[in-house]
Amino acid sequence: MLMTVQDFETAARMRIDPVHADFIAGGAGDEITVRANEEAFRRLRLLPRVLRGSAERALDISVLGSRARTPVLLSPTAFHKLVDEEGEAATARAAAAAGAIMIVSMASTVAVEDIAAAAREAGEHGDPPPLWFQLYIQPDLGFTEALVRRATDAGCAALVVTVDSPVRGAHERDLRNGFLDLPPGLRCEHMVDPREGGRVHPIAMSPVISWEHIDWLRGTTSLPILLKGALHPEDARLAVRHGVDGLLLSNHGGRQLDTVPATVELLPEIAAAVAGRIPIVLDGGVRRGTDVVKALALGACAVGIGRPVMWALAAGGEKGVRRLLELFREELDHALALCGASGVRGLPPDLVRAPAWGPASAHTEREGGA
Ligand SMILES: Cc1cc2nc3c(=O)[nH]c(=O)nc-3n(C[C@H](O)[C@H](O)[C@H](O)COP(=O)(O)O)c2cc1C
Ligand SMILES: O=C(O)C(=O)c1ccccc1
Repeated sequence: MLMTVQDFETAARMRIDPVHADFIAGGAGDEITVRANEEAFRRLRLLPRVLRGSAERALDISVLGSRARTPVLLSPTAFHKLVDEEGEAATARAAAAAGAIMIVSMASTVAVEDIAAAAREAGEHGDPPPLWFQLYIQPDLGFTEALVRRATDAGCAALVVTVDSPVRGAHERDLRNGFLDLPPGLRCEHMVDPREGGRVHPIAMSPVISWEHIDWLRGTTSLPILLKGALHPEDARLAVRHGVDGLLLSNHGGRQLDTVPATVELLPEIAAAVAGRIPIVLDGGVRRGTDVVKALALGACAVGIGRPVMWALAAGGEKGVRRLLELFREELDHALALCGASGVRGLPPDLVRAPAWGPASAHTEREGGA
């Protein structure tokens, strides 16, 4: 029975190439940050309220003009066809059916136009939430601009610009496994260059990208722009100053710079820095309904999930991702009820207790498996 996110991972591992399982689960360096993300959620404690008398809980959200029936969105993940024949089209149908926002990866193996068509076809309750598009700004600005236009024309409602990748993270599992590129027959559909008769470019992760590029992008699109991967509170303030509309507080699931803090640990500081001026979405280590409650109470308006989507897609295709999103919905609703909350909006920070730092807490907070 697929009852927890952990069950999906176990089921996925039985079905896919171990090299691909390593690509999904792995991270940079010693994977300290990969583990830290989940451990930080485990260390936080919920302090529920009682006798609040609420029959139902509202799980819907509205963020940067996009409405969704759940605050759990699908963070951008590359290469869905590695684990499922239909790839991102299957994921998009499941997301649309659940009323969840899906962030299409620039490195997807299905083109954004086809992903959008799949989402429209599956939106059961009227219009499904719109897709967002994740972008690595390419030094070739002409190509980047054409891609932004393409995503916009396909109906994407926001751009998520990943800024934590001036160079690619060193994924040691992939290096050892010799997993360096997509297998033959699969390609990044968005890197096909119409100007060059369909040549497929590699995705450039470039250290030359700067705030000037964000200013340039701000000037070329009227779509909301979210910055994905800014971690320093000073960069959060700079983002606001540069006209960025939202933050996706993310350490790339521990796949870029290893040993950066867990995102949920940074959340209070980032929330203080932006002071409500722009919304914050958080991803990294979200595995339980209680994790969602913690992130929302500490100042996020939504959370993203990365690896769980890949595991669910590998374990059961479109149905698997549907079941995963249902599971998050059930767990979130249950946790909110037990917290005495009537919905996902306006959860107060005093719902969360952080353990005190220092040697005493290191002693008492040691947990099994951590
Ligand atoms: C297999 C895989 C592929 C990813 N591909 C991308 C990508 O193309 N672009 C991007 O900005 N982030 C990418 N990410 C990072 C995710 O968007 C997200 O930040 C991270 O997975 C969240 O952590 P979680 O996996 O613990 O939920 C990828 C992550 C994984 C696991
Ligand atoms: O693996 C990743 O985390 C990632 O972001 C990515 C980006 C481009 C291609 C493949 C993976």
